[in-house]
Order: sequence, then C-alpha cells, then structure tokens
Amino acid sequence: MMLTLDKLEAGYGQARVLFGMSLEAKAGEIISLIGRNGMGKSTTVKSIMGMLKPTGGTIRFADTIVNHLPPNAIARLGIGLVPEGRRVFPSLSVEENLVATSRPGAWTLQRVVQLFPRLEERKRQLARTLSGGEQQMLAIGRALLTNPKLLILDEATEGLAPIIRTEIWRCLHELKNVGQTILVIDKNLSEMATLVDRHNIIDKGRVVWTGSPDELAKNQELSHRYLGI
Ligand SMILES: Nc1ncnc2c1ncn2[C@@H]1O[C@H](COP(=O)(O)OP(=O)(O)OP(=O)(O)O)[C@@H](O)[C@H]1O
Repeated sequence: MMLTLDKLEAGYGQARVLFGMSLEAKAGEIISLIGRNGMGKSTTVKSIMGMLKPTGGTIRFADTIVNHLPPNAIARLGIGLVPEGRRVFPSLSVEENLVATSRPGAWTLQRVVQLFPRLEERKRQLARTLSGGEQQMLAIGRALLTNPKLLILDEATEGLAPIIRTEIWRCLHELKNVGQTILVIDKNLSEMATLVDRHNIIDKGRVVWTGSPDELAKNQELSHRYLGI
C-alpha cells in the first residue's frame, strides 16, 4: 500500500474533526475523497502533509509512519500537494516557481510545460500576474516537478473558468495514463467518474463508504444522504 490512514484522529484545539478516519491508496491508483463541506477533507490533507499533528491513529506512507514528521520531511518522502486556493510564490517568475522545489525524476521542466503549454508562453512572467487558472496550472506543475510518488489535489478545479477546468481534467487523465498515484478532492462527480478508481465518502470525520464510480452512480440513496445530491 502506498498510503494508509488508520483510525486517524485530528482537530483544532478542543474541536475534534477527524474521528477514526481510515483510507488506503495503492500505487498507481486514483482515489477520491468526497463529502459535504466541513466534513474533514482538508483536515485529512493537512494531517497527511504534517501541517496538523494527529492526536491518534497512524499515517503510513509506503513503509514509514509519518505522523510525527515535519512537512518538509514528508514532502521529501514523495508526497506532493496542490493546496486549496493555489498558493504559488507571487513574486517569483513562472519558471522560478517551477524549479524552486523541484527534485530529479521523470517529471522535467520540459515535460511540465508540454503538459501546460500556457506555462511555457509565460515562463518569465511573475506568478502574481497570472490568471487564477494559470496559477492553478502552475501549482500543479510545481507539485509534479517535485516528482511525487503520491500527488494530492485539494479542490484543484474550484472556482476556475470551464475551459481551464477542462484543461486540468485532461491533465489528470494524462497523469492516470502514466500511472501516477493521486488523491483527488473535488466536487465534480461527472468528471471524476472516468478518472478515479475508487471514491471514498467522508462524513463527520471518517470514511463511511468506499467503492467505484459505477457503484456510486447506482446508489442514489448514498449520494443523497452523504453528498446532498
Ligand atoms: N484552522 C482551523 N481552526 C479551527 N477549526 C477549523 C480550522 N480549519 C478547519 N476547521 C474546522 O474543521 C472542520 C472541517 O474542516 P475541513 O476544512 O477539513 O472541511 P472540508 O471537508 O475540507 O470542507 P470544505 O469542502 O468546506 O473545505 C470544519 O468544521 C471547520 O470549520
């Protein structure tokens, strides 16, 4: 297993958010984390990345328990995050953003700009002058250039123009074809239907259902109860 969360407990001060959150991702698999607002998706991501220390349970990445490692050590083990709200370095150029955290591997600057030709055209531009969608592509490109074993996308298509969203979904399909392991958090079930191998529904801080997009599509009661659709 590449990533295993086992009965994870986490929260903010007195406010507990995760209550026995368990989740698994095999190498090469694309899994989702879906659920209503405030159920603990971003809190799960923050815990995996070491930005929030769990109060119970374990997070295992490959053979290492990472619960108590700092964020930079977790990133170095091979987890790349595209955070909510596309945080790029505003006063660095596109190219500087891409190489700032890069590590050697299959993903090179050349391959990333092939994936997102817009970034090639804007290589010397400061990141703060990019549109929101372009900044999102930059955030994905930067995460890929760390050559992560596991890529995590937290609401990567949220608030973007339709044409940019389409481009990002196309990119994720290309990543699927090359066997990238991905944990994707998104609200767009129809786009995810052809992308993810397994959905995980989170409710009140724990996974209450896991299954394929087909199984989810057949189970309206489940969507109604946990996703409000
Ligand atoms: N820094 C924080 N301090 C205190 N409470 C927080 C903090 N961040 C999140 N929370 C609370 O934790 C709960 C879970 O939030 P989380 O961001 O994990 O939800 P989510 O499932 O990602 O939802 P969304 O889709 O709205 O981002 C919410 O009740 C939220 O208000």
